[in-house]
Amino acid sequence: MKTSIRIGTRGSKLALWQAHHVADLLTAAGLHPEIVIITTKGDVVLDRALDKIGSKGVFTEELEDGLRTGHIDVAVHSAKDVQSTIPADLELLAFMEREQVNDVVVSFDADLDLQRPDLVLGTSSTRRKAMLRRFLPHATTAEARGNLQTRLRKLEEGQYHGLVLAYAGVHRMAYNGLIRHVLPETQYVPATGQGSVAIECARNLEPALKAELHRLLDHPPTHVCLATERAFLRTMEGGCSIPSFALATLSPDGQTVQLHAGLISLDGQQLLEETRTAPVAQANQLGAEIAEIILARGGQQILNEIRQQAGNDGE
Ligand SMILES: NCc1[nH]cc(CCC(=O)O)c1CC(=O)O
Repeated sequence: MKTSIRIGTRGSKLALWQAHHVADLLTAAGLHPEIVIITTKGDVVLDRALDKIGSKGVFTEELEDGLRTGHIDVAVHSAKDVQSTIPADLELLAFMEREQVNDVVVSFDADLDLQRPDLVLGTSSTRRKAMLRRFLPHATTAEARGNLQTRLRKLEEGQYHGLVLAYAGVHRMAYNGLIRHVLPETQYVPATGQGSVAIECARNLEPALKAELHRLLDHPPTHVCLATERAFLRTMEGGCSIPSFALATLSPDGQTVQLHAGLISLDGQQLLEETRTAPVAQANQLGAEIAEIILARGGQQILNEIRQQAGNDGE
């Protein structure tokens, strides 16, 4: 088995943290990782909201090309950024142990009051915008694209009172000191995959190396949860541009998986959600089943409206 592993990653500070985290684990196991930075469309197009770029794979496409050509052996992604269907010649080799899943509000104002009537929060996620419209209707949201450093600079410049971000990214960047509110995950249900790191490779990567990387990097309980959430997203047929949410959790004995998932309309008026439990062996069916229920209950209508609006924007 070859031991020199080329790890492909985006160049943002968060992405590099994740790649170094992987590299450290591989080094500790006696392998020889090398980090290769690859720029993606999502890193270059910063002037438009993500939902208008054509969100499928904006952070992954160039990395996937690198896997195909053998330029890199594995690609490291935030699991949340990985499209629900992977091209047939590639596979997701591992989902790393998930950390706290919540969205949080960060601010330079230690006493930031979410109830202040003039509250402005920065976010570019359709899910977060819709949830804020529903749960904090007095708040205004402002676009906050760019990497975490760019967003924090805009926050520092006073463009918003606070930013809504994933705890995981804030924590990995060591900005915990700016967290003023942890939004409850039962209400602000996170996006599919939030808080986990996904490892992708070409299907034809050397089998012994694949097995070793899986053994070193995969966290089976996280893998089950992510598979459940991703099955939901696949049936919803959306990338990160649709305001869907999904959070799976395992029972303490690891035998059953619970999925809380749904869809919210962009104006926050309609919230469709469902929570069900199934044996771990039926994780994929559980994800698909909840998605079917949500679509039948009016979710399809909401998605059609969203796609129509995107069309009106000339996309
Ligand atoms: N959409 C960008 C993105 N992709 C992954 C994370 C954070 C890390 C994670 O959720 O694993 C973020 C930033 C954010 O949502 O605040």
